[in-house]
Amino acid sequence: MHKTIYKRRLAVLTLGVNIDHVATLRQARRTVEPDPVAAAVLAELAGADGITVHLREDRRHIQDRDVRILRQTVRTHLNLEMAATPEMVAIALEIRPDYITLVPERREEVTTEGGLDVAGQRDRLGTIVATLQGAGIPVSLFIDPDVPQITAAADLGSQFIELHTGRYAEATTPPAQAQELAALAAGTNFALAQGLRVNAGHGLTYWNVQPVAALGGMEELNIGHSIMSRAVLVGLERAVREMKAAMVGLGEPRG
Ligand SMILES: CC(=O)[C@@H](O)[C@H](O)COP(=O)(O)O
Ligand SMILES: NCC(=O)COP(=O)(O)O
Repeated sequence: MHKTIYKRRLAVLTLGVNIDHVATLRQARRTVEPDPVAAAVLAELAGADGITVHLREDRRHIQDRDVRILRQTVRTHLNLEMAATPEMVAIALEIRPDYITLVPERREEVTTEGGLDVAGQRDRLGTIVATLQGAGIPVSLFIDPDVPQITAAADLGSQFIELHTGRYAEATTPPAQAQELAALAAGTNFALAQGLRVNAGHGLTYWNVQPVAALGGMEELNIGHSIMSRAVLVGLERAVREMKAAMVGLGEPRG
């Protein structure tokens, strides 16, 4: 059953757990364990409000098989991150996740390096947004908190944006971090004024998440690498619970 969870505004900031790097460990041996499908079950039992997976063109971690099974087993909501390509649009239309997030992708990147350039490819992305939302699949655009990008996302009619928190996460001094946090706050407020719904993610950790979570106006934080890094040491259920606590400023994050 495809939940239409995104037809209602959520009052509480939710956590989307990105399970990509469970699959990274499995793909290290090209074997069958650990299974991201099992990880999603445990993450949801621990309080995850959604499951996020990035089906990369190079299939370096999440596989098509994972997404197909997750569509049947995820009980919260399934967010499929994907490049804006015909292959991925066809997969999204077939599998029908609860929503999709269009992200930039380069084969040689270690991880996502920046936000999608929506302003520079309005026609191409507009067609994809119309196709997917026309099929009943809400679209989120993964963009930097920049006014031209937010404006372009609103112009294309995307229901959501996901603000890229990488510049904030990579800031190395308190003034730089404060500046990037202010940009996220301004971007959120501007996006809401355009009628967009706002998520955020990338590079968020137990130590930097709370100021972002406290901004207000956002609906969901998508967090993966930091949760999986802790999970390999203390277990996934505890890692998810501790991230939920960290988002509301509870509990002492333990490295
Ligand atoms: C878009 C984003 O920031 C992440 O959700 C993305 O999944 C990063 O790619 P990897 O998971 O391959 O690091
Ligand atoms: N879109 C961000 C995401 O899903 C997880 O990013 P990260 O926490 O793995 O950096």
